[in-house]
Amino acid sequence: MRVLVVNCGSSSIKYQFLDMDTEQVLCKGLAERIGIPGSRIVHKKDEQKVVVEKPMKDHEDALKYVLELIVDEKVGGVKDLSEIDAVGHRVVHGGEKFSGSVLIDDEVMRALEEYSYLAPLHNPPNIMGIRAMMKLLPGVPNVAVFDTAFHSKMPAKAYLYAIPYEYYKKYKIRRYGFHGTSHRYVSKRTAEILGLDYHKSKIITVHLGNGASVAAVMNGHSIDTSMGFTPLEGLVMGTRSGDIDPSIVTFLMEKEGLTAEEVYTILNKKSGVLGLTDGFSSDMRDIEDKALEGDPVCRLALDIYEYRIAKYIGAYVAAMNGVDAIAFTAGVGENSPVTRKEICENYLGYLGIKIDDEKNNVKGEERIITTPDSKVKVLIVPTNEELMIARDTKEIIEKGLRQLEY
Ligand SMILES: Nc1ncnc2c1ncn2[C@@H]1O[C@H](COP(=O)(O)OP(=O)(O)O)[C@@H](O)[C@H]1O
Ligand SMILES: CC(=O)OP(=O)(O)O
Ligand SMILES: [Mg+2]
Repeated sequence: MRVLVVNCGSSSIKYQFLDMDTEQVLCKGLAERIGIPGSRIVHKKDEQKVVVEKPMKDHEDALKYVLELIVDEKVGGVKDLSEIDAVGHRVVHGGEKFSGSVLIDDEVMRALEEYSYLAPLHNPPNIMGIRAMMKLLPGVPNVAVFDTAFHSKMPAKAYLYAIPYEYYKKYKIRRYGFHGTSHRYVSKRTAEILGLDYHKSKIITVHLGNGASVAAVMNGHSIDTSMGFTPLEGLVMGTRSGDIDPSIVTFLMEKEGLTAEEVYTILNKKSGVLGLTDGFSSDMRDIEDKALEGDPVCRLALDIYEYRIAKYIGAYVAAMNGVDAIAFTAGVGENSPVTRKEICENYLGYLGIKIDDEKNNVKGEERIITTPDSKVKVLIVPTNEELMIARDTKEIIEKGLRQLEY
């Protein structure tokens, strides 16, 4: 079975085309600057790379060109579009309704539209991608894989905010959690690597990308996670503040004469390490390089970033009353030995964690980075959300399911 995985953002589309009999990536790419000048697709097959530069007015336009590349003789994966068996879509918000991946039909589309009010930045482009594929590949089944689904079994004590209950009833204001596909993949993989029974394990997964979140995965389910009602809560991120006192919002609105939307933009786009370094950079590579050169502002930003992560790990050890393993993943988690080492050594020694410096000194490789006598194992597990989406899509189609339960 061949599955196309599509991840639509507001102005970009990441895609991978996989042969799911072998789980081999046939080709993949990124369409950028959709709907604005300078639209382009960077497409890769093995070592070959092609860049297509032409105007793409919307997601449908961009996906039309993506499909042309997929059937391209040289850099494609198949000869004909009829050889694409299914499409798997990343959908950020599945609300309270979807606790697993689903086959998309009219009813699912209506629910996704409905949840757009909960994720106005993410769900509308996801929906555009689905509609475009339905039009461009008629008759080919589409599957939605939700960021929120893996967290849907969190207990109420973890997901309810202590605000008037009527707002939960009226608007479904609660913690949902995101990056679920990554936390699910990484926690499962961690159990496999360590030979743990996934359904009897306590694993903390630390996803540190542009967006960042930590999850407490107990007995195969996420029981708590740091992102909440939106992907703004929790850790300090590239441009997002993570946890703050909510009264800062009203204070800024009053003092600076800002609208609610303006404050929201500040907290999402101008905060995090970008804000802490006075606009220097949102990229952790820049922050880390400068911090290691001795720049005090970047050093402090990195300290704050790591401190918040360590506090969440500590909280989740308490939430699960113990921990077997901690797994780092995504851009920073996979590639930054310094961040991993500083978090573990400066804050987590009490857990009996001992990092092996030589094993830790690696980028993007799946491995255990603690010494054999470390009480809690720490690992690097490169995430693979696309593979997870393709696996769910295959399972739903092959078994004729409407919804997959994790
Ligand atoms: N070698 C590295 N050291 C530190 N940070 C890195 C390194 N490589 C990538 N990163 C960081 O990873 C982040 C992007 O992570 P990624 O998982 O690709 O994000 P997303 O999928 O959310 O776009 C950036 O902050 C980038 O600086
Ligand atoms: C949901 C979310 O935060 O995603 P990202 O990390 O890709 O921004
Ligand atoms: Mg990511």
